[in-house]
Amino acid sequence: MRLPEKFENTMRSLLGEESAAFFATYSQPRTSGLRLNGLKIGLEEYEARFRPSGEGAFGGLERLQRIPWAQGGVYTDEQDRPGKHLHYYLGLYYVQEPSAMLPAELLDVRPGHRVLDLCAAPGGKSTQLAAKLQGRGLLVTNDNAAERTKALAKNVERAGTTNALVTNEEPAALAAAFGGFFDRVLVDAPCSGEGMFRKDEDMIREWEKHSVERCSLMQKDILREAAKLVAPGGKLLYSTCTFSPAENEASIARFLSENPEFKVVPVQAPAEWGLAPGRPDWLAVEERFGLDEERIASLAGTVRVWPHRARGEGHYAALLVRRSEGEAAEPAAVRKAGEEWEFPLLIGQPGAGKKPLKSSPGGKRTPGRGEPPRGKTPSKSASAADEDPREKLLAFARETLPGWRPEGMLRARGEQLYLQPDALPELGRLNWVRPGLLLGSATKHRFEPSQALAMGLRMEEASRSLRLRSGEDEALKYMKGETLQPEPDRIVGPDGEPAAGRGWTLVCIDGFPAGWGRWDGTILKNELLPGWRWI
Ligand SMILES: C[S@@+](CC[C@H](N)C(=O)[O-])C[C@H]1O[C@@H](n2cnc3c(N)ncnc32)[C@H](O)[C@@H]1O
Repeated sequence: MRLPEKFENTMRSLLGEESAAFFATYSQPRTSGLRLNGLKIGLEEYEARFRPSGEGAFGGLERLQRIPWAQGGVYTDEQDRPGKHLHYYLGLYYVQEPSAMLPAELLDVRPGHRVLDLCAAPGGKSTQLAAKLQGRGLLVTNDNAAERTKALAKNVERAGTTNALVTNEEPAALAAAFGGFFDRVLVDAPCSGEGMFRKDEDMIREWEKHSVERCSLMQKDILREAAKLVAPGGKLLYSTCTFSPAENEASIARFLSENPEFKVVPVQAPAEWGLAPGRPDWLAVEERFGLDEERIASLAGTVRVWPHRARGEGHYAALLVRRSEGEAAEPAAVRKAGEEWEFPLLIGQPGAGKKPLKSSPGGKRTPGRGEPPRGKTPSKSASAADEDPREKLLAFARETLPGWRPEGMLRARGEQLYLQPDALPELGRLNWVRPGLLLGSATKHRFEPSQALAMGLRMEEASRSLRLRSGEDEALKYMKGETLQPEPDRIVGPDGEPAAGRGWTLVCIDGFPAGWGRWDGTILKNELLPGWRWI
């Protein structure tokens, strides 16, 4: 591999004697890995279920090597092709470079947190954060590149995330809308990508285009806005996949000088992980931004992943906390989750003039939180019910998803219905890619469930499911978009016994939802959208 001369010279002067070991890694294979999706399955369960039959996506336990810093993370080999396996399409894991799993682990996300992933596409770290949340709290996942948010939304949906909103915004717009709302903010910044040369040689050409100086200016702008989004007492994790001190320690030094209410939280990691401390001693005088010695020294509490010291590509991570004293704990106008499951319906985008759909006369008690949605309001006229997208969803849910227990607010955008996590502030206009979990479309005559809804369900929640195994031809046929003709007794209910009725049926493979089909008693029409098929 031919490295840029300027890069080589810089690294040689920074690393001194260590540079020989560093450069030697460029003639060694790159590291690769995957991370089991904790929203669906853990590593132990995956191994126990799929290793004996040889149906798993990667080598068996005898050569299984865990990525020490990542829950559910394992190293993969060249011969493993996990991105081609059906389990990848089912969202059971995400294929991710091992070092890239570190930032989300360090951010200390717990269920119920409000989390923002500011530079998120294609969504590797967002799916990891979603797994940490376990469906509780809120994940706002954003990227300013519109094209890249398509993959982001799809990856978040494939992972079965039910509490995420996807935006396509500049950080300043989010800061204006949310203010200091988030308990956790991840800034996985655009960078010169020096740490990825071994993974992707295109990065070398990119490096010449996106200079270190240009990236460092972008990081400055992003971090300035990110600071405003962190709630008092909240944490911010900044990461890059580059080695240059100008994009790492210097970016954080500037951030600390502009935001005295933040400080570095030293990363505590076992020695065997092979992480190395940040290098404040590599900063030029002008890169210290006038910080006192103590603040400069605190940069040693940030971490570097060096490929000659740890088993991963190059990375940098800095964990920061915002002081909590003397500031409001809550942003203004936060809508609290109610005691009751009200299934309120809002029309339009969040913040775009919320207009609750007229409630029906008759004052029927709404089902309690956790209860399934109920029947139509008797006094509602047929035409009003026809127009009410919520009624169409409820009719679908009663028939198809009797075990479904959604939480949140319902939001209509055109024909599309979204489920939005409760805890949202009143927002200004934002460019939403997904203002919540896309449940489906309420068309003129009925409700059509989305792929995202299917991916976030559990098999037992559906009144009808077709349960296939990944080794079966039928499973591949389904994933390729073909019509199936299963034996009628293979269409089963939540208890696994043959199910009555026809219509929307959840197709599951190895116990995990793959998508929808429509069962007419003989044929299962395949409703898997082309973009979700196995190729
Ligand atoms: C390193 S990548 C993110 C990778 C992602 N976190 C993951 O784990 O899959 C950096 C991302 O930042 C985005 N980006 C660049 N400038 C941005 C900005 N001003 N605001 C938000 N995102 C930005 C890029 O489009 C790119 O997708």
